[in-house]
Amino acid sequence: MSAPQLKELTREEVAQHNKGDDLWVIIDAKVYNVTRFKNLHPGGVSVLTDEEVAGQDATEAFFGLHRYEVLEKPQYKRLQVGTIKGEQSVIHGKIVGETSKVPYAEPTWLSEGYHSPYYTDNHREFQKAMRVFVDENIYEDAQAREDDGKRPSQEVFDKMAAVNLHAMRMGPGKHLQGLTLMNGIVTPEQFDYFHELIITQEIVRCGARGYGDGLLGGKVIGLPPVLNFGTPELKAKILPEVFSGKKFICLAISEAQAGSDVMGLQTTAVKSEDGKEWIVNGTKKWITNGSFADYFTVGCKTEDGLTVLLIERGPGVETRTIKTSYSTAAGTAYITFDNVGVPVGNTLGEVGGGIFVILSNFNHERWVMCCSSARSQRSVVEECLKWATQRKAFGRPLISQPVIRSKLAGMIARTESVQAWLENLTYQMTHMTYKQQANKLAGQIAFLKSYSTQCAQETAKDAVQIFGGRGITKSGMGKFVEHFYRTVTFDALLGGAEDVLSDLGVRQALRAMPKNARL
Ligand code: HEM
Repeated sequence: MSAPQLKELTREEVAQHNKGDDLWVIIDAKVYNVTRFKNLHPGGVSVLTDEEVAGQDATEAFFGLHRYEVLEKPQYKRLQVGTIKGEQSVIHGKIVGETSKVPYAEPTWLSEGYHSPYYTDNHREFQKAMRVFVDENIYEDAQAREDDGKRPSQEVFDKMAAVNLHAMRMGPGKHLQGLTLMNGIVTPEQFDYFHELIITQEIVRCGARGYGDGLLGGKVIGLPPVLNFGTPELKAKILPEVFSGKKFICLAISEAQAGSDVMGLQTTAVKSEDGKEWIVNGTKKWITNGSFADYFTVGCKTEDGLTVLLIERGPGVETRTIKTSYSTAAGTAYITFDNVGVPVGNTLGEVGGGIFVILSNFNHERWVMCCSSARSQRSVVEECLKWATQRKAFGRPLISQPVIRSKLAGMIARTESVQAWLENLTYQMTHMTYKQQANKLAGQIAFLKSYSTQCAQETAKDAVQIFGGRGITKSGMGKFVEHFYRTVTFDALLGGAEDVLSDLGVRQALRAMPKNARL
């Protein structure tokens, strides 16, 4: 059926349609016929038949109560019957690839009139392409899967594979050699940690924390041990499968009995009599992507200490989804290994050297989480700035209240400080080997991770206060704030709890204290 022809109407003409059985409203120079819809309206009939709304311009009332996306839903879009003669709509929804003009909604380097020493023209071109990619291919799936709890669609994984995003999310390195990255915008040699930061921060803009982890967060932490410690044969088999988005891998360390305390792990691996296999028994808990993973990078107790093995899904491996406070789109799992035979060739690193394999992963993982936390805080700043300027209370916009401005000031300062520190650290990373990073940056990254999640939690609390009841309501105006508040603790826990990380930072600093430093 073709779309009905929109009429050009005057405000006087619209004003004639002001009765329950003939009811029109104007929203942003568009005219909607809500006569039949009024009985289905979730906000009730009376608000639509109110004399200040019926036949009138209800733009301000509408945007005080609804997100723009309501008007974009097909069932509501078709209520539009006309436009106001000589007037233009000025309010718009999400535009693919657009950078926001709301102050602080973008980092300085993406804001008009500002400068940055860190980003090259290539980073800028890459960011543009990445934003379009996410807006076109990921955003909608993220919203839908975050709601229905299913893992991200295979179609999204395939599209990411087509531009080699799965490989790029592992950071710069040899694994990128020979690949065409983002349709050739960046060469494998050019690709650095700022490109990776851009990838993480663009994906985070979807505002779907569980889905974000479902989008192969497990691979970001589960694959590095294979990349760095796997045999050439193992890599030749696994990497193409994972980079093509056809197979999934996760990191399985924590257990019900042992979380951060990795030396307390109870999953065992014992050599078979012929010495060709490990026989693995035990359980793992809170394993991101575990529900749908094909491969598991597993910390096991062996005779000589801790050993990391790559286990393929097969007989004896069972996974069960755990419901957490974010979406099951993340595929968080409880896993049982029951007499699982694992070829000895799947040993990652030295037998008994597992702690080194696990620890070598942490810096990158925590840095990725800082990228993510910084960007999600920024999205909350944007939501709060928009809400505080459009919402009226006591006859004035919320923003006219000093207490609201004070909360916003804190949020903005925290967001900017996290991003600035992150960019400095990222710059250091681009100039250091992985080993130098472990030596020089483990403490700094630990501090930043701890600092950024403390900032995020503070911002979540303030944002809910600004949004009021809507900040704890899963749909409507405050839905992203509610989501942020509900899921912010994931960042604070995963990859190391705040106090543990802060302490690690201080201990690292003490190691570098000169012996002759005296007051
Ligand atoms: C084309 C016109 C309209 C459509 C399609 C529409 C649609 C909706 C929808 C889908 C909701 C559920 C909440 C959400 O998803 O945001 C809602 C809630 C509501 N609507 Fe409308 N609406 C329209 C116009 C209006 C107007 C002009 C008013 C006037 C004041 C109004 C007042 C309300 C109220 C009070 C709520 C409840 C808000 C809440 O629970 O916080 N609506 N509307």
